[in-house]
Amino acid sequence: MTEKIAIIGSGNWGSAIAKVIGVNVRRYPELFDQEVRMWMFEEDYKGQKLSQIFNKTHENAKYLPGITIDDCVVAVTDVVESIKDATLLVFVTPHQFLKKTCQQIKPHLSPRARAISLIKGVDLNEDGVVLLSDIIKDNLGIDTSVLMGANIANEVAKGMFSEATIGSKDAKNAEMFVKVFDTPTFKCSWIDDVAGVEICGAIKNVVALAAGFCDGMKLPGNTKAAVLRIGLLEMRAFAQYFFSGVKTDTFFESCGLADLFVTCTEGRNRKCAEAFARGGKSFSQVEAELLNGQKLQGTGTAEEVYRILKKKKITQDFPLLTAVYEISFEGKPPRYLLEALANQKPKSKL
Ligand SMILES: NC(=O)C1=CN([C@@H]2O[C@H](COP(=O)(O)OP(=O)(O)OC[C@H]3O[C@@H](n4cnc5c(N)ncnc54)[C@H](O)[C@@H]3O)[C@@H](O)[C@H]2O)C=CC1
Ligand SMILES: O=C(CO)COP(=O)(O)O
Repeated sequence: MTEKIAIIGSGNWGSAIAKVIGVNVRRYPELFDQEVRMWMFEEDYKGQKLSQIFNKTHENAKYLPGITIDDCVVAVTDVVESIKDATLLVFVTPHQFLKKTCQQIKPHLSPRARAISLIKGVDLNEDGVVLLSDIIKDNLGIDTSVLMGANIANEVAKGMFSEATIGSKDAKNAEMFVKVFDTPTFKCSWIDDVAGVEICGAIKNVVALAAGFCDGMKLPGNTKAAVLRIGLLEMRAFAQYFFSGVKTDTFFESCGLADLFVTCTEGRNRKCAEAFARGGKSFSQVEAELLNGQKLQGTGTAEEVYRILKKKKITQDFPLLTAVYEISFEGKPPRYLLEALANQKPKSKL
């Protein structure tokens, strides 16, 4: 029996990963159903429906222009229709739309369904931090893996060599997802540290805001390098404070150091934070002006991270993550980042 893949989300990364999936669906016809449905949140684009343009041209004209995706991928605007008979669900919506999507599809799942989350973010409950993969797992009652890595969508879509880390507790599902994603130019490895992989993907977006502040202030390379190093330590400290069993080695996979580096040099969070630090505009203004409908994930994560650090009374152990929140939302000037880092206590080594 073949596996049927559904892609839930079709933004910049959703469309790029659809390109990768299209390659492997054609490569393994004995393994995969030859139609992949991709849920597309319908929008008008230059007077036409985005989904109609996609199904005619096989290009996401708004979120990934210039890239042709295999015609096995079909845009479907009804989320329930998009997962019909699907056994492998690839979640790639921005974080803010995840819970509603889970509620909508829950009654319609195939009994064979398993999921993987490509979404970079975290959630909170009364006790602490909640993984987005756990939101999917608990709401839908299905095994859920994660895929994170140094994956600027446009570069992956162009077939530029990239790596990714799959985090999964289930070896069989992990091996299946490697088949779904691994290509000669998109190398996927898997480890069982799901929380470590996912927290890397979420928190590096907050560090990238700090890197963007450095660029906005025209600070030199040494300072930005210090921000990356301290940021990596805080990513690890955060993951290990909230989740048991998170391994230090995970931070040297693509999901860790590599994603931190690329997001701090090329990502949207960095770019918007640079514009914010130049002054005069809020993050929502900058996002609307620079991203053409794409969504920043780091600012929401910064707020969530700060709320939980404050609740647990441990902000002093996370000076960088705390300063990013205070600069972004409490009116502290970007230069406060340097003050916060200069006052930090020496930390344990990686
Ligand atoms: N773009 C990238 O290079 C990468 C992104 N990611 C992660 O992938 C996740 C998805 O991001 P992207 O694909 O880049 O999205 P995006 O930011 O490019 O696009 C936003 C998406 O949200 C949809 N949308 C807008 N309003 C909506 C609503 N009310 N309900 C549902 N959907 C709505 C839009 O149609 C669009 O598909 C994020 O968590 C991001 O951090 C991960 C790796 C790389
Ligand atoms: O996650 C990413 C690269 O791996 C993309 O980061 P941005 O959302 O900052 O563009």
